[in-house]
Amino acid sequence: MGIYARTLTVHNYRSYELYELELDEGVTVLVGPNAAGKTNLVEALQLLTAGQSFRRPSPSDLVRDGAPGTKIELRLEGDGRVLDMGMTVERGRRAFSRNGKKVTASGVRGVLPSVLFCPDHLDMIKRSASVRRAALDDFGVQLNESYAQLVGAYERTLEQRNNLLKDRFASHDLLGAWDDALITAGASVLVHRLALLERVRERLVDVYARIAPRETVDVRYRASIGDIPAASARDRDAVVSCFAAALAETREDEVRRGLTLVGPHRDEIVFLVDGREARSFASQGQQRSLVLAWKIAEVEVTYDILGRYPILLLDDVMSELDAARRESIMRFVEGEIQTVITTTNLGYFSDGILDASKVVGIGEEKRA
Ligand SMILES: Nc1ncnc2c1ncn2[C@@H]1O[C@H](COP(=O)(O)OP(=O)(O)OP(=O)(O)O)[C@@H](O)[C@H]1O
Repeated sequence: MGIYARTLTVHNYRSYELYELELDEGVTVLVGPNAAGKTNLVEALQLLTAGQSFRRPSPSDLVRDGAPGTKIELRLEGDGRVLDMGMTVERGRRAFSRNGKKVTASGVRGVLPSVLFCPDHLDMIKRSASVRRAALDDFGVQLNESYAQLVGAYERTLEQRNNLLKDRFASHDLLGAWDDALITAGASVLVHRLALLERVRERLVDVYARIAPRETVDVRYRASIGDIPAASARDRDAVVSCFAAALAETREDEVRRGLTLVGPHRDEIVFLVDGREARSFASQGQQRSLVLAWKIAEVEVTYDILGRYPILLLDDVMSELDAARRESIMRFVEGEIQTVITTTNLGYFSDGILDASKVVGIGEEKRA
């Protein structure tokens, strides 16, 4: 089954003084009342698999109130190997380790990739484009370290160029050099994003058809530098020329507004249900189906690219889904995908699922 998460241990982490969680190779259900600490455990699993948390906490947020620091560890097993991923926060600084050796976040990221689905993701469709871009980029970063480097390089270049544009006393002659840097970094991000989105799109269309057979779904990338013909999407030189032309056209506007107005940071990812933009037309149920299908597509694309499944982290999503959708997600995880699901209510699960899962009560000691 490849690598899977075996044991999570947390010390002075969020609501926990010391806790050890043994995970099943298949499905582990964490059940407990509100504020029991279920999401805290999911977050620890995400930190030690994706190298970041969906809550985007500051390091000190992770430290249990009143404690000097925190330490979380995840033992991975499989393929005849044992790997220990760790993270500490001491004096407000976060540090990662792999088999006891200090590494950066990229040293733990993607060793066992993870796909997280939580209630916040249900408004991925409605909220601003930055949420959709981040969803795609966060996924790309886990699959490929160079994706992270490209996005990081683009963001740094963008920040410097914006600083120059904002500075009323700076000579804008310097902009030319930043234009070149922005185009180089931005074109690389675009080519990678478009390739990844195309892979997710293919899976998404297929998965959505299984969830809602009478509807069709699609996703398009709307680049702020103008339309990139599908045939040129993988052609970096073609993207570079589009970007250069768009920057030249917006130059005056950019100088006036003190802001870079075109590039991957301004692009839109548009979801369509039955040919109409989901953001304005999709019902709540359709939006949920879309996000669910997107997450499942991420799981499948991970397998296509890396040849192994990620761990699937489903935080409190059952209560947000109707019975049919709950069933479709459970049918999907019944296979060989290691899954951790949190819930306040075991009633959302069929007896068959519960029999095949490891059920762990969280926060029971507090209730006793
Ligand atoms: N740094 C910290 N120190 C102490 N307690 C913390 C810290 N960070 C979070 N908590 C506590 O953890 C609890 C929340 O835990 P969590 O979000 O995991 O709950 P949950 O079981 O997922 O609940 P729900 O079912 O409501 O989503 C809160 O009571 C919060 O105050």
